[in-house]
Amino acid sequence: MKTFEELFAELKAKAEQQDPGSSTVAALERGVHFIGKKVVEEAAESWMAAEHEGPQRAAEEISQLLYQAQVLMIATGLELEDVYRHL
Ligand SMILES: N=c1c2ncn([C@@H]3O[C@H](COP(=O)(O)OP(=O)(O)OP(=O)(O)O)[C@@H](O)[C@H]3O)c2ncn1[C@@H]1O[C@H](COP(=O)(O)O)[C@@H](O)[C@H]1O
Repeated sequence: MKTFEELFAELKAKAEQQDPGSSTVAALERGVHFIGKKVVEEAAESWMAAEHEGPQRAAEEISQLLYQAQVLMIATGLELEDVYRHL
């Protein structure tokens, strides 16, 4: 199990090191348009799971949504603080 902050630090490190086996690095290479579509896809899947598939499936889809949101943040050059200050 990892926290939101731990995942962000892990993804940033993989991006900085250009980890060749990382799906995050591959997504970053494809760019903001590709990642943005993933955010929308996972948001829709989270909604559908919450409405029709139950809490456990919703938790799985929401974890993917949080992951894709973090990849979009890294692609945009944002830090956690840049987002947190709007919460
Ligand atoms: N949490 C995630 C995570 N969630 C989703 N994904 C990626 O996003 C893809 C999901 O895209 P798809 O829409 O194709 O998903 P799907 O297979 O259709 O699944 P569903 O959405 O239908 O359930 C997966 O294939 C993964 O590549 C993730 N990739 C990585 N992580 C975390 O990020 C860390 C670093 O990963 P790497 O960069 O791959 O080393 C990992 O240790 C994980 O903790």
